[in-house]
Amino acid sequence: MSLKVVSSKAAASIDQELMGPVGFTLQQLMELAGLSAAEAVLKQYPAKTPKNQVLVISGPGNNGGDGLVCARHLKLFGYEPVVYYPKRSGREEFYGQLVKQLEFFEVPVLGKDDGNWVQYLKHDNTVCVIDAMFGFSFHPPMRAPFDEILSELKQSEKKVPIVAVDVPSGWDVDQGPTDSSAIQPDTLVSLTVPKPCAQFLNPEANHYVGGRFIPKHFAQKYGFESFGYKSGDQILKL
Ligand SMILES: NC(=O)C1=CN([C@@H]2O[C@H](COP(=O)(O)OP(=O)(O)OC[C@H]3O[C@@H](n4cnc5c(N)ncnc54)[C@H](O)[C@@H]3O)[C@@H](O)[C@H]2O)[C@@H](O)CC1
Ligand SMILES: [K+]
Repeated sequence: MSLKVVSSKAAASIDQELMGPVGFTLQQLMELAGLSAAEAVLKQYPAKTPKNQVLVISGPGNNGGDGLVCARHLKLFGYEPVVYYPKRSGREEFYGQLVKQLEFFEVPVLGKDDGNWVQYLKHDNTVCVIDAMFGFSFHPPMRAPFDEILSELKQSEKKVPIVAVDVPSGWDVDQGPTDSSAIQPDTLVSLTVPKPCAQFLNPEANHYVGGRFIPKHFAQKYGFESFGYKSGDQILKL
């Protein structure tokens, strides 16, 4: 069966319509997106004490926000998340609140000067790393400091599985990986509907759809059928 996908342009229109005329707030959608990513981790990489650490790398936009929310849910699910957030969003009021919530949950949030973040890729206790750097608004080429972060992830991807939120960071949203230095996620959690780059995922990789927040008629308007989520699940393995 062929994969249902929408282009980066259509994904941005869906986003604008949901948060415009439909009346959702970004906070609502991001909460469900982050919860979906955490649920995929729970399914795919169950925590087994002491192996329960997850490194979450958050970028400067909304994909990064999904990562911040995901970390909070992971903590509630019994993991020990650590967030690396090297470039904060300009929307400090909103993102500052997400960081404050993480502090409340005693989740460490490392900033750009914390060169130590790499150690979490090397810990035996690390179950996986969440790539919440860039989503559907990314345009190559990658700028600093994310180029170096991706090169670290690439070096460790065989040892520490990468869970990409919505789009594997560095990939062209519509064309997929641009060269052999691109990361290869072990798991992709596509939000709302996969983007075309998902077709280039390694066939052995796990692919989930999450972000269960649209009715059937809205999906059809954008040219795809709703996904068959089971019961109250926030994710569906494709
Ligand atoms: N409707 C949806 O499906 C929802 C989507 N959400 C998330 O929002 C994401 C899209 O968020 P945004 O539009 O904020 O965009 P992104 O988070 O994809 O990235 C935007 C940021 O990346 C920077 N950037 C772009 N290209 C770069 C490059 N080459 N090098 C370095 N930095 C670069 C931009 O300056 C901007 O700060 C989705 O992929 C998804 O993860 C959810 O948060 C909420 C609901
Ligand atoms: K990502």
